[in-house]
Amino acid sequence: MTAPVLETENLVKIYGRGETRFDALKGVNLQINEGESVAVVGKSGSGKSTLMHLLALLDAPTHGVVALKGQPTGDLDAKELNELRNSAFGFVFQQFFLTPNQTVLENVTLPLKIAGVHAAERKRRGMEALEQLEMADKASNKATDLSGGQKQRVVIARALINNPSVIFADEPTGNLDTATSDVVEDILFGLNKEKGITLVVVTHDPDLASRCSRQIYLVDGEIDQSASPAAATHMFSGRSKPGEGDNGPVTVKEPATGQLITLSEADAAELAEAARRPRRAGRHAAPWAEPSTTDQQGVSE
Ligand SMILES: Nc1ncnc2c1ncn2[C@@H]1O[C@H](COP(=O)(O)OP(=O)(O)OP(=O)(O)O)[C@@H](O)[C@H]1O
Repeated sequence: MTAPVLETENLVKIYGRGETRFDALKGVNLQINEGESVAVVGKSGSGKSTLMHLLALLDAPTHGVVALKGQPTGDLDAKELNELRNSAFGFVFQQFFLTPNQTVLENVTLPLKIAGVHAAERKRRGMEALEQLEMADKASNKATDLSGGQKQRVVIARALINNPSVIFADEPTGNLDTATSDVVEDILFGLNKEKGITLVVVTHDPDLASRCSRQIYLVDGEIDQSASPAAATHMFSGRSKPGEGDNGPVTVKEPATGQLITLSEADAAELAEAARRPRRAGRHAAPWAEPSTTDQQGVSE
């Protein structure tokens, strides 16, 4: 049985008040199962980043519930939220959020430092993560002395260091050229497939969205149900719907036509795999990002 790793109930986010009030999320109910890869898509301003920030416990909802592995998070204090985020989540953002004057290894091991892991263990696990991303030879480099693709691999190594249940990726390839985007996507989807890490990806890139096993379409702060297949579990129940589950039918968007079709889980996986190749004409090419000058690290603050 596939268990929900993240669930929301009637999630509402209101920014401002009075005349400046803006209802960014208007009652979002969703479940994301362990091992899924979910794309959050929609027009600019539809609420994608707001939803991701709430799911990642980086911001609190105005109303509603976010539950992680069945546990509602609303009553947790700031310290508990920090610890939970640091241990359960990894973050891969377009802007990298690497600390420029620290080494690659120091950047990668920051979540362990926050968690109070001692230096020798940090180094061991940091080198292990860098080896997975084929970046071990750059461990002593300053984070600024890397190409865009290398920076994003360092960011992924940092996201992996605590063996997260979920990686949140906000436009993870937005600053990369097409070839490098493909490499970074392959790494992320490889982690999803091989380690079962759940992926939640916010993107404007239809090709990246189509590589995910499910797409959630947001329109003006609400899920467009007709275009967003539901997860195969009931809210907070941990049980599969009748006829669904590990081997049951799943509804997916057919990449070529955009039509929703219902397939066996195996066929849906095959379709998702087929959608990956041949690779995609028309993706925008972006220049390498300039080295970040921020000392934000995007991990637990
Ligand atoms: N801190 C804030 N204060 C007021 N309004 C906000 C705030 N953050 C977001 N909003 C508004 O909420 C709406 C949703 O914003 P959000 O960033 O979630 O959209 P998005 O779908 O991620 O957009 P984009 O694709 O352009 O990044 C927008 O209209 C935005 O202006």
